[in-house]
Amino acid sequence: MTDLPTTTEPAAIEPEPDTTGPAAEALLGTDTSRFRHDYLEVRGLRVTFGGFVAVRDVDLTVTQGDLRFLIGPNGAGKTTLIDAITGLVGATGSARFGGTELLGRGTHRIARDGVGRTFQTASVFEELTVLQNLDIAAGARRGPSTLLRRRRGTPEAVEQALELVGLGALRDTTAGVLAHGQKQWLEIGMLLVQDAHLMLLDEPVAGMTQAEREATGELLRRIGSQRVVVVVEHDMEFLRSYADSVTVMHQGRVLAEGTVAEVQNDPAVVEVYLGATHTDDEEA
Ligand SMILES: Nc1ncnc2c1ncn2[C@@H]1O[C@H](COP(=O)(O)OP(=O)(O)OP(=O)(O)O)[C@@H](O)[C@H]1O
Repeated sequence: MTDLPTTTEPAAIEPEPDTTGPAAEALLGTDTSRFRHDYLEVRGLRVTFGGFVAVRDVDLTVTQGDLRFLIGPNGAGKTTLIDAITGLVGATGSARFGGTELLGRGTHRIARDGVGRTFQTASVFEELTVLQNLDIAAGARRGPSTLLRRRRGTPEAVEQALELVGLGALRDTTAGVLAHGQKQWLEIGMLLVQDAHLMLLDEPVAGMTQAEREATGELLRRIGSQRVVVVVEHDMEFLRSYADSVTVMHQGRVLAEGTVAEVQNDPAVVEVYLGATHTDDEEA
């Protein structure tokens, strides 16, 4: 989707996210104490499909400021775990965020509880502009005709998100013509304006150029300092550059957890990756 022709504004790679400007400060804040108690606490989580146990007895604690990467071979249960936390699949056990038990609440209530996720394939509204996508995510209660009309004012949080994810110059561009990386940034922007304080991102840099990966890494680092962020990723170079901590899953279980260096040197992790002939930068 990177090179679709357009007669409107081209979806140039620049500009990129601005993670240090005033928008970042306004949207994310500098006061780490405000949300410092945010954490995700998963205990004994289990997901079964028929007789098959896809996720078993998973315990996971992720706090704000600890950019957590979730890795593991194909089929390890990473996406299913995110699906369970966000209510897309049923699960037993517990997943608590902000003191609220998420399991059994349903996707919409979970979203209202401040939990947002992205998918491996960006799920933006392709026929709407960048700004309209953000407006919808912000929950602007306008009818379709008002929504599609050019408006004078833009909510402050939407402006800030536009600047933070680097899409300000592309605000009136149809999302369908954005480059792949820009769509992922738009999705992240949508989570920001939804005020998601737990963000679960499924392979956010898959298919991105090196420059887009670096921009995304800086964006996640900035967001991760203020929100609870879990990144499912196969790209080991990206992980080494940006992960604060890593959880390794294998066959539905947590196999190892720790710093990048700790998990890289864990014999069980090495064996699983070598045994699965899963090379460093392979993507699913
Ligand atoms: N809806 C479903 N019905 C049956 N089995 C499923 C379903 N969804 C996932 N699975 C199975 O559950 C296991 C875990 O899948 P999941 O997609 O969570 O793995 P993953 O670690 O995210 O893998 P990948 O890195 O390839 O995305 C796999 O064996 C998969 O085939």
